[in-house]
Amino acid sequence: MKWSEIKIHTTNEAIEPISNILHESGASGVVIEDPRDLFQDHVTLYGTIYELDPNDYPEEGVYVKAYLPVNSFLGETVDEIKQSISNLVQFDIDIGKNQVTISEVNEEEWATAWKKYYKPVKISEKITIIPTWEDYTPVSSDEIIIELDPGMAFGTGTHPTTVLSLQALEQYLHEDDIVLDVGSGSGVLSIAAALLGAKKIFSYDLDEVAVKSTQINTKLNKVNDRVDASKNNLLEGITSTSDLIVSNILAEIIVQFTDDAFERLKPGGVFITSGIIKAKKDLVKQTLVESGFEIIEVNQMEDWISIVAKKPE
Ligand SMILES: C[S@@+](CC[C@H](N)C(=O)[O-])C[C@H]1O[C@@H](n2cnc3c(N)ncnc32)[C@H](O)[C@@H]1O
Repeated sequence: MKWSEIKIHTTNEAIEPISNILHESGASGVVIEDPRDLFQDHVTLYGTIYELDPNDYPEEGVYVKAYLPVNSFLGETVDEIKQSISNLVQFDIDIGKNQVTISEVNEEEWATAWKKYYKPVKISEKITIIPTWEDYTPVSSDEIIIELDPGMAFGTGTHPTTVLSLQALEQYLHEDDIVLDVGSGSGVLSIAAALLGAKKIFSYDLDEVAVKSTQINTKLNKVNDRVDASKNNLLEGITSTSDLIVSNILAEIIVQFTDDAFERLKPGGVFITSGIIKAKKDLVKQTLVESGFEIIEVNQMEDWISIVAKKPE
């Protein structure tokens, strides 16, 4: 099969919404080329250093690349992607140069193009994420290993917004907690919650591809008996109460359901929010406080913020 590579020259702030647009358009394997990566050591868990080619990176901003199958709808799909990206300015998202380039690649190039960036990664004290196609031997007996095939849904697990969510889950989740994962994507946070000891996790996503991907990945990690994945718009119509809610979605979306999250938490329950670009930190903090939450922690990785809030006892 022939594949078309779509490359968007944009800003760091726009990576996540553009990745979402690409996934929603049926793209496989989104790749981010951020020139800051050139200044880090790239070592696999097997100790091999792999080289990145500076020619693949822009001098400023980032490239977001994805792969679309070449079929008769390609032209329309690309037009829709361009339109959705331009619409992001309405949400105050800086889309930078917004140069879009299309080129054709063959299947082999496509497979290696995105998989070469995705290696086993140690995310936190306990959690390591490994792609399904890599063999991995745990380093310690209490290491939690999440196996992921992100397929077409968001979430290789290594995006700063996901890493911040995983680190907060590790810190705040208690054995036997009931958890709601709002915007589950590949299911990475639901799997982590199950492996950290949650009794039951209800995962919601608006995108059917993401719901399917959560189901596949929870099965792959043998936690599907505790993760119930379904299609839902945020917490609309959900009536059950929980000990912890985790949501890695954009700030603009989080602020739409802080009241519902407060309602759906038991007293003392924790709301882990992520996917918040630095400039929107105060907006989310303020909205959480207005809904009745206490802010207990704010963490940052690159330009991304995660806010942990608590419903008073
Ligand atoms: C940034 S991804 C996070 C995926 C995964 N939880 C992670 O941390 O890697 C956000 C997810 O939220 C979903 N989403 C966006 N708007 C939503 C809504 N209104 N209701 C439910 N899910 C939504 C998207 O489809 C996407 O899968």
